[in-house]
Amino acid sequence: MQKRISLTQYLIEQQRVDGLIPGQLRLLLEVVARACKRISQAVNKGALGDVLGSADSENVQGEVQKKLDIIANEVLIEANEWGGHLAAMASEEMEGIYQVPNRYPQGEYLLMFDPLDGSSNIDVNVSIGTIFSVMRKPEGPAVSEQDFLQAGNRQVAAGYCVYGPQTTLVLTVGDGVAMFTLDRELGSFVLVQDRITIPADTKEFAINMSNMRHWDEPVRRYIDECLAGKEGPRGKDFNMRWIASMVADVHRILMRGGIFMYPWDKREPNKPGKLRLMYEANPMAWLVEQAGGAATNGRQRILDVQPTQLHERVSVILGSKNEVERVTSYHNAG
Ligand SMILES: O=P(O)(O)OC[C@H]1O[C@](O)(COP(=O)(O)O)[C@@H](O)[C@@H]1O
Ligand SMILES: [Mg+2]
Ligand SMILES: [Mg+2]
Repeated sequence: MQKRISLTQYLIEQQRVDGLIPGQLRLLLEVVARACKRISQAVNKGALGDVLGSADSENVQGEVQKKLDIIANEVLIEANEWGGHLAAMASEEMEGIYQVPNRYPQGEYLLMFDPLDGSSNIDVNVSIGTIFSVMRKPEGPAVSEQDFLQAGNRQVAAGYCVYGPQTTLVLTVGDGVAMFTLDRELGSFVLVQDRITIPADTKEFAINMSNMRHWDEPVRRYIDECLAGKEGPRGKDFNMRWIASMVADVHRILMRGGIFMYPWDKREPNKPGKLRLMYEANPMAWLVEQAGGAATNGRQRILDVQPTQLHERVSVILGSKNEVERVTSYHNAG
């Protein structure tokens, strides 16, 4: 019989055999995975669990919260606050940081998450997910919001869990990307693929085409060239996909390549983009780079962007390396 490796075993190997992660980080990641299992259960219940629909509230970004946004946020906080691994957490759904209460032991890590990515897909039974990122708290006595404002290249772990036909957790601790599928009978995540690699070339792009008239010139040029197909400058036909859950679009790219773009556009010119740097772009950028792909904001590597605020937005171009480099060169040419 084929030997199956659970997430726990994989993390123990990373800690013990390869010395890649400290014990505290391993335990933290196990807690995050456990929280994802619970969110997966809630997602699965759907209408039977009273988890669908809106919650009659708005988050700090002015977006209407879904019930599941709030449930997922609470599950992640409750699971993580007492474990002793964390100093504080920050979430897309909370205005400020959440400090681990004094009654619990204080740890040295900071956890950031988008508890439920793809909220618009919850009620229509399309893949959604949880995205997370871990950094070390800088030296100093009390934890503050400032501690979170570190560039993505300081991440020590990043991943996501996609709740689709299967519940799948994808993780990096800086040694490649590993993928685990939830075995509901065993109740554990089982390793299904290690060292995921994204092909450097692709014939598939993902962008919300309804925003075309608002795009900047370099993005328009790139997509025009893709749309021109075999007869155009690229000399090949392209396919398009847009799930509207970043987590599901990025998962597809990790599995078979492609380019994902949510660029700056003219609808809200003062915002650098729609997606959030700390909860969406940074963890996905690191996963993609660890799988041999690239991730930029059109001009620079996303992981080198120095955040100035917790809920900072960023323009995102990520996926197959040669395509991302092409779009980035179009930006830098202008
Ligand atoms: O509806 P649009 O403008 O195409 O935006 C889709 C994008 O918005 C997001 O849903 C934002 O995430 P949230 O659901 O966490 O707010 C991304 O996952 C997705 O890529
Ligand atoms: Mg999101
Ligand atoms: Mg969200």
